Amino acid sequence: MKPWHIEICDVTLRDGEQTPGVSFTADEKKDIASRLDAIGIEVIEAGFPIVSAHEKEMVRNISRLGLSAKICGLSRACREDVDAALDAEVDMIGLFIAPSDLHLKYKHKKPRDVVVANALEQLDYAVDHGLIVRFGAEDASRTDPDILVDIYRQAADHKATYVTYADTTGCLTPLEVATVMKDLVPKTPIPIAMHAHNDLGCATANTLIAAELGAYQLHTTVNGLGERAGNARLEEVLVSLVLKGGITRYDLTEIPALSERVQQYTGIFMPATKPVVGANAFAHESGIHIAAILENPETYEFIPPELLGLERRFILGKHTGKRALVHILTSFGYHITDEQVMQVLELIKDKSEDKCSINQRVLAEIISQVTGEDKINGDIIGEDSRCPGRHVY
Ligand SMILES: CC(=O)SCCNC(=O)CCNC(=O)[C@H](O)C(C)(C)COP(=O)(O)OP(=O)(O)OC[C@H]1O[C@@H](n2cnc3c(N)ncnc32)[C@H](O)[C@@H]1OP(=O)(O)O
Ligand SMILES: O=C(O)CCC(=O)C(=O)O
Repeated sequence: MKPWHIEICDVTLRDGEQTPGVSFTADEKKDIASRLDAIGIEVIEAGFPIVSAHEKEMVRNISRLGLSAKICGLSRACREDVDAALDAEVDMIGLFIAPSDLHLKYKHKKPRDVVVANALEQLDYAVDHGLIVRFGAEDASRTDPDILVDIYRQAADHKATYVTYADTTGCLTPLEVATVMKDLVPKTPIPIAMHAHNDLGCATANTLIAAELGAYQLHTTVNGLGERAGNARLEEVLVSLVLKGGITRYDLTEIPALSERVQQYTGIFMPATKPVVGANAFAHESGIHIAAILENPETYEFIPPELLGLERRFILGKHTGKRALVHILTSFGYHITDEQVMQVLELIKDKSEDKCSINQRVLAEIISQVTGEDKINGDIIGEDSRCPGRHVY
């Protein structure tokens, strides 16, 4: 398969920071940028320099880190915003306008041609000052595609390097994205960036379908941070690019620590069932699953945990089966009779149904009750650091 032709622009430090209540310190921004760079992310949107003097300085600090990634700053179509981005020493800017009728009427409060003409002037200014420009259409998903093509072509004529298709309100489904990308990609002379929001829970899917249909720059955030329901999730997009898009250049083993750091920095913690970085993403309790996984993990795992530098974990509980239990007991050096296994299993199920977590102490007590032995061998069982109160095997 030919690998998809894409790059990632991660916007955690800009749209991700627009998550209500979130603000990164300079050190946190630097840490996140460095970790994104270690993954191999091509473009890091480090912030929106006009927001404050401190924000501009933090973006400049990242520009000066000497990372391999290009550093981008967001900019309205205003001279002062472009100047702030220049002061922040970025490589590129995302210069945006909102060409939908709704935004023209209630936000820009000017006719489309006036807004576009002004934005093209700022584009010329930015290009003349050596910036790579991504010319963005905010609310593109509610803008007539013919109007978008016209604006994108003008931007290309004025030496923009990319144009952005932003589903600002997250109103699209994957089929709608497919329809619009099939229309826009062949008519647009420069690469399209896809910026998807997650209001319908479709941001990752919309980003992937756009990529498959020719969008080049994919916008993501770590843990899906971002305005309202957030943006397309970096971790989900990257795993999909590897497993579906044939792309091998990203180091996915950096993702768990990055996700963890961002959870600490933001106070926004991932649910256990969150794909890729949730505590359950590589955990199994069901007996039928573990019995098959012990033969071949592919039976019940599409994503190999090793891809993320992680290990699969087994949980003991109501859904444990005999083969899983024997596997766990054997790994501790226990060799008990079939009858004893069945007794241990029954007690595990009873306790679990009483909502008791089957931790090391509980398991040792059960085994001791059944076998008369008074302690479990070794110290292999540990508390699940990603799911306090639960024990993994
Ligand atoms: C879809 C997105 O995510 S867009 C990015 C959203 N991010 C942010 O808003 C970042 C945080 N924002 C801020 O710190 C502030 O809003 C600032 C510094 C950007 C601007 O602050 P202020 O000058 O106080 O303006 P305020 O926020 O009240 O209003 C926004 C102004 O930007 C204008 N504007 C919005 N988008 C654009 C654009 N693409 N090009 C030009 N002007 C724009 C609005 O029309 C409005 O203009 P007005 O002041 O003449 O009415
Ligand atoms: O144009 C861009 O690069 C960003 C747009 C954006 O953040 C949005 O529309 O949600």
